[in-house]
Amino acid sequence: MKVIVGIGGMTNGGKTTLTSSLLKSLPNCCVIHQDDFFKPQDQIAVGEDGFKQWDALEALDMEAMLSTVQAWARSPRKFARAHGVSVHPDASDTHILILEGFLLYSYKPLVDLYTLRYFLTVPYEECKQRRSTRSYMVPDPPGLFDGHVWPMYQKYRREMEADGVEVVYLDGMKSREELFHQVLEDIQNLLLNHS
Ligand SMILES: Nc1ncnc2c1ncn2[C@@H]1O[C@H](COP(=O)(O)OP(=O)(O)OP(=O)(O)O)[C@@H](O)[C@H]1O
Ligand SMILES: NC(=O)c1ccc[n+]([C@@H]2O[C@H](CO)[C@@H](O)[C@H]2O)c1
Ligand SMILES: [Mg+2]
Repeated sequence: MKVIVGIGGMTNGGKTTLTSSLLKSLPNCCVIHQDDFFKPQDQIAVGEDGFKQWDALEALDMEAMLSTVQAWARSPRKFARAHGVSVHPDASDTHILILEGFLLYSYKPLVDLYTLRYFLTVPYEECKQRRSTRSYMVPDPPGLFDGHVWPMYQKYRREMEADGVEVVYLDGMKSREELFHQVLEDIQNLLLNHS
């Protein structure tokens, strides 16, 4: 069976951390990181807020991300091989794809493709604190978090909820281990129920 798991949610919720633990423990598991689909800096518009609009869906080449997902779906075995993932002989009918990123559920052509949709959140103060310790390819200019990142997070989350997208919320304040075991168990149960 083919399973697509979304590890979505707010910036610095812990998506990449959780994803890398899952990848190590699941058989035939590939990953696609949404952050790999950011457009080049000169194609990012400056908004009315005065900031480059990095946290808008338009900052991402979502068509390219969708094509990558479709390539996996057409031939997960070939995709795994091309990405250096060895196919486990005992689980060769099981193929898992993790999509990881901050706007996974806001692009309509992808939203129905997920088998499981997770959404990591942490409180505003924690998010701002974690973000202040990070260095992105393009460093955050002063005021970006309150002026752009947080308002855009709220906007997309409101839209997702208004659209009735069903997600499983994960409390990003839990320990890395607890989050990992919770999601791993869900996926393992899903695989068992289909075997
Ligand atoms: N469960 C956790 N508890 C405490 N800190 C965590 C937890 N998970 C991740 N972190 C820390 O929080 C920060 C953000 O984690 P991570 O890079 O996984 O988040 P992200 O959601 O992928 O963020 P980004 O928006 O940059 O993609 C890192 O410093 C990481 O070590
Ligand atoms: N990866 C990048 O090119 C990049 C550039 C500028 C900002 N970001 C930030 O990444 C986060 C998602 O992981 C978003 O909140 C962007 O602000 C990424
Ligand atoms: Mg990340």
